[in-house]
Amino acid sequence: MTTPTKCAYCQAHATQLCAACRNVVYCSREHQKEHWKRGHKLECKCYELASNELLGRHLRATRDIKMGELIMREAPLVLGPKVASMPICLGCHRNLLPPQKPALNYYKCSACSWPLCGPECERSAFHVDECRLMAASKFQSKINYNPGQPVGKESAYCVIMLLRCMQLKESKPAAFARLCELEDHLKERLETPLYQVLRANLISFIKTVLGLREWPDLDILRIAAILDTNAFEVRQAGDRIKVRGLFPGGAMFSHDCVPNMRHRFDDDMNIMFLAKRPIAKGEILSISYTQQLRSTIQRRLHLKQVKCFECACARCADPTELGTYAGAHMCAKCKVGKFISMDPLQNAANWRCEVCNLIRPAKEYLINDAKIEAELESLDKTTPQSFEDFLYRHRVELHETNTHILQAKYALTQIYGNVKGFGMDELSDVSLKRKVELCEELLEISNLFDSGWSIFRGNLLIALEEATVTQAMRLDEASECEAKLKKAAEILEEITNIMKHEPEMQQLLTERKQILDAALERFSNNA
Ligand SMILES: C[S@@+](CC[C@H](N)C(=O)[O-])C[C@H]1O[C@@H](n2cnc3c(N)ncnc32)[C@H](O)[C@@H]1O
Repeated sequence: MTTPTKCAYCQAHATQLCAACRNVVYCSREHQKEHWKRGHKLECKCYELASNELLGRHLRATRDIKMGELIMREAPLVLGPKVASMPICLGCHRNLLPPQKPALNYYKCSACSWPLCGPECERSAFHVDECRLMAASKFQSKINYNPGQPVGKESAYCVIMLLRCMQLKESKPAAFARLCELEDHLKERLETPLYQVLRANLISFIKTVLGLREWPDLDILRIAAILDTNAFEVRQAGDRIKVRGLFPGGAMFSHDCVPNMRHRFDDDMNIMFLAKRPIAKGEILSISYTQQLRSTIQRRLHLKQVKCFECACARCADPTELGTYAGAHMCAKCKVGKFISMDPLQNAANWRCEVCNLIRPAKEYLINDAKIEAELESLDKTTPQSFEDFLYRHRVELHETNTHILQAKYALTQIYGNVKGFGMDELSDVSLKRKVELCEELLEISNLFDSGWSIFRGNLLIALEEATVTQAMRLDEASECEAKLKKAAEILEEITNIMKHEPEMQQLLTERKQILDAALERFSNNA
């Protein structure tokens, strides 16, 4: 497409390109602002909606997109608790803290008894409609704080998000219409045990207890299915928020096991999609709906279960998993061959040793793999020893880049230098070297499945930078010290780029910069 030469607002000769869509030019900043107000904000995008048989609707880049660019920011259409949630405030969505003495229980809404932070959250726009409905039907929440008991997830929250969606039909019909346009996979979901339970319990609660008898069962279940297919988990660690959000624009991004975007949430719980790597015009824009560190069979089973589709992306289709061998075990017979699926796009396909051709059923592989996963999950996360022992125990059985090995190694990069008894200054030179080597090894392998400005890479670089500066400060040889500090400065620059849209990381980065500058200054004074 040739660049236009006339101001989109006044038609005078113009050269200032709209930086976001690059489809229009302006003669002045004022005309750009006016054009924005008169409707350009609705069309100023670097993507377009497309559709094909495999993905259904999806979004495609309409121009080249730079690494780190913000592609979309969207406010939630609906926000609410997860299906099973820790006790949260239905007004501001923060996890509830244990009550302050002399109170023995959470603050309870004066009308419906759902726990809230306090009286001010009773008036929250999120809560008022559901509160009115529950109070009118005389339903009172039974969620209480039990002193001495561990605080667990409450399944009663499963009704709230559903109700908030249903109430849109009257309160915001246009928003409800947008919600109804989303994909549901209702047919497949109705056959699952979860939806049979929903049908038996949730529907009768909504219709009989809350009195919404006019709603057909299938319409309610369809909303549950729309949420399960499209909702994002909204997290704000610092703010104790972990809820579910529906973003109809963002829901159009398809999945890829090597995605070209990542997403995060801003302080107002808007979702932001960022380019993880340079994206060419025409490329399909993708995020990951699952955990990228997992193996193909794990990812595909998870996607099938929660999103009802069989992923056939390039990573899933490759028996070597793009050279990561993340699912590979070592052959139990010859001990040297990698044991991989004979057809990764068929979860039930047999597994075969690449060297001695031993063939075993997928079921046997999966049972064994699940045991190792359970073992990994049960490890003591407060000490490196349990993870080092795990790596040693499975050194023969698992391929060196098997997902369980990668997960254990990643845990070690975060444990060394950060837990009691293994703080950065307490680490022996050997442990410090181990931390650096693990980070470097994982960074290299992550290039195959999570390259560019990914959070995984950012976290590894943070661990590596800190360890590198610590190593530098222990060195006697000036030139070696200088080389390490320069390497740390390069790493910090990359982290700064990766994390530029992560406000909660900025303080840490400022501190790291101060420490590095002080180390460099000390070095130049001593040199
Ligand atoms: C959040 S929606 C995305 C929008 C959806 N394609 C639509 O038309 O509404 C998720 C659904 O999109 C489809 N989808 C997304 N990524 C896919 C992929 N890589 N392969 C196959 N289907 C995919 C699946 O049906 C999935 O359940």
